[in-house]
This record gives sequence, C-alpha cells and structure tokens, in this order.
Amino acid sequence: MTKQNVLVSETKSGLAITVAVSNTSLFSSAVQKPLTTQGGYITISRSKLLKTLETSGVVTGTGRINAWVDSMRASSPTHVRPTPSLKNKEEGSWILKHPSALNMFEDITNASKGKQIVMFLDYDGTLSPIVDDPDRAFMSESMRRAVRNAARYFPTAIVSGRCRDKVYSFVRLAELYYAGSHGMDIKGPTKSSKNNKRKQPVMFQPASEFLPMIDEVYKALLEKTKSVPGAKVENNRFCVSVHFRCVDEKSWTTLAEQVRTVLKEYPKLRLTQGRKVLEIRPTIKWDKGKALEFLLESLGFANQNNVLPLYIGDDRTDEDAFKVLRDRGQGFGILVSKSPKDTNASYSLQEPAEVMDFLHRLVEWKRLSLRGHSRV
Ligand SMILES: O=P(O)(O)OC[C@H]1O[C@H](O[C@H]2O[C@H](CO)[C@@H](O)[C@H](O)[C@H]2O)[C@H](O)[C@@H](O)[C@@H]1O
Repeated sequence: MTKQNVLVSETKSGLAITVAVSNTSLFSSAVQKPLTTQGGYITISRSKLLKTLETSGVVTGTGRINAWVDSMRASSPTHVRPTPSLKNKEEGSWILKHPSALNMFEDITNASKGKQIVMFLDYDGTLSPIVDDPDRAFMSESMRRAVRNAARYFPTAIVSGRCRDKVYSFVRLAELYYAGSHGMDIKGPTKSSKNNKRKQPVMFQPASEFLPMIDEVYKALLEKTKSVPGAKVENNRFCVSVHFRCVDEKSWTTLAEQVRTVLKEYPKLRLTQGRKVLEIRPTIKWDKGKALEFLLESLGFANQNNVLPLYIGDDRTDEDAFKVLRDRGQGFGILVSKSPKDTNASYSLQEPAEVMDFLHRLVEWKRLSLRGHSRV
C-alpha cells in the first residue's frame, strides 16, 4: 500500500495538516479534529489519508469552508454549554492536571533555586482583557506596574500576535523585550558586535521577504470583507488578522469564503485561528516557541541549566511555546483560561487579574529572598 507523509502541527484551532507527496506539499489547512502523533510526523495509508482530508474538509471546497466555520464556532466558548454536573467533573479533572500557578507557587519558586527566572508574557487575554475593539485592548496601570516590577528582577519579554510597534504602544515599557507578529519580529537584549562597539538591540525578522505579500493580502482582505458588517482586518506587519468577534454568526460562512478566495492566490501563506480571529501568516517554520528559544539564546541561556523560563499565555499560538518548554523539560507554561482546554501548559491562571497576582507574588518572593541573602 502506498504510504504518504503527513506533517501535523498545532494551530490555534486544532491542528494544521500538511500532506507531502514526493516531497511536494499539497495542502496546508486548519482542521479541528486532532490526530495524535509523536514528534509531528505520522504515516498513514492513501485511503485513510483521503478519508481524513474529506472529513476535515480539506479536499472539497465546501467541506473546507464548513470546517473553517465549525472551527470558528469552536473558538467561541459560549457555544459549548455542557450540563453543570459534566462541567464540574470536566473542570475538576482538568484543574488536577493543570493546577493554579497561584496554588503551586512554592513548587515554582522551589524549582527556580539557583536559576534565573525569565518571564515571557503574551499580551491579549493575558495582560489585557479581551474586548470587542482590538484597537482598544488597553492594559491597566496596575498591570503595567506589575510587569515593570517583574522586569526589575527577571528578564521579561512580551510575545504577541500583534505587530511589535502596536503591542509596544499598549505596554509602553522600554525595559522589556518584544516579539511581535507571533514571534516573527523580535527586538531582544542589547549587544555590541565586532564591528560596532556601541550596544544595539538584537533584531530578528525571519519572514522579512513576506512583507510585500502580507501588505498585498491585507489590502485584498480589506477590500473583500468590507461588505460584512463587523468584520475587521488588522495588519500585524508579518501576519494579518481577520476579526469576526463583531460579525453576526449568520455571516461567518460568507466571511470564511471571502478569506478563502483571497488566500487561494497565496499558497505561501497559511491560516490559523485564535479567539474569534482568523490569522493569515507565512508558511515558515517559526512561531512563539521558536521566538522563546531565540530570546533565551540572546540572553545567554542557550542550552543552560541555570534558567527557569515561565511563559504565560491564553491563546492557541502560545501552545507552541508551552510545547517547547515541555519538550526541553525546562520551566513552566501557564495557560490563562477559565475553562478546560487541551494544553501543553503545566499550570493555569483564570484571567489577567490572576496573572497580575502571580507577578506580584513573584516580585515579593524575590524581594524577600534577596533581603534574606543580604542578612547572612
Ligand atoms: O498573541 P496575542 O498578544 O494574544 O495576540 C493575539 C491576537 O490578539 C488580538 O485579538 C484578540 O484580542 C482582541 C482585543 O481584546 C479581541 O477583540 C479579538 O477578538 C481577539 O482575537 C489582536 O487584535 C490580534 O491581532 C492578535 O493576533
């Protein structure tokens, strides 16, 4: 029987399947049904493969749209209303697997003994509440203070799907490092180079060749989707977001069709999904997990044991970073969520207010431990 290689990787909505036949990539699309794999590659028979693609809607046009819309629905938690007893049972077993980082605080600080904690923070839904208008997702002054204090003791980076300048305009803390566009636009710690003795921030933009294409696709999406009331297209520099939070559910299929029509012309771009948002980005193998590794390396912690990275995030794209930490067996991923979700994070926090508490506690603990050291 002919065997095909299927590359399965995590996306915001579930998994992205890339089917490679004779080294040629045929499809790359977001589907909802997860396939369990080890190491990202699975081998399945041709008939099984076609069946999988048909059920997931990758093969047929309408099927694909249905899968997209199903997936858009799945990213709206209000649609999933389990009965209270089932809900409690589910939540109970989930919280045992991913206990609150506040309750596990001592375990986290114990694990950091002799190590430098490095903080990685997602922005939307982690530092700022989710709101209807993406341009008004401001973080509170008290959260800004908490992040500023944390950065005094721990190197701190913001890792966001937003464009770097925009997320900086929300956070406004120059002492942090920033990875925008899902990690594709990094401004890291300052370093002096051989040729230039003056210290400059490390900059890394692995998708720079895609800039003209992203700009073109942004304009095309803006034009195409303007007939759908509530749809909002956001240019995140190395990726584009199509928001449907304010779109009537009856128009989701139309919107998905429009996005697909535009994307058809751009095989080098792929679609992932976030919280009521379709995200269009380059097919390069770069994500928030890779950005985390890049920043650790820039900070001088490549392959080191004396570091404890903590990554706090609420989104599917943050899973790439949680997975990196899990695979390295180093540090902890902390998922911000009020409801059970499939995750590679070790711990959980319910909402941005708890993220703030956690940062406060970490700073307080560090202050006390430094004071203790200075006394002996
Ligand atoms: O990686 P993040 O910092 O979490 O960014 C992910 C996306 O966040 C923003 O959209 C989300 O937040 C909006 C404001 O609360 C909300 O209206 C939207 O429904 C959410 O999806 C941002 O606008 C996107 O560009 C980011 O990709």
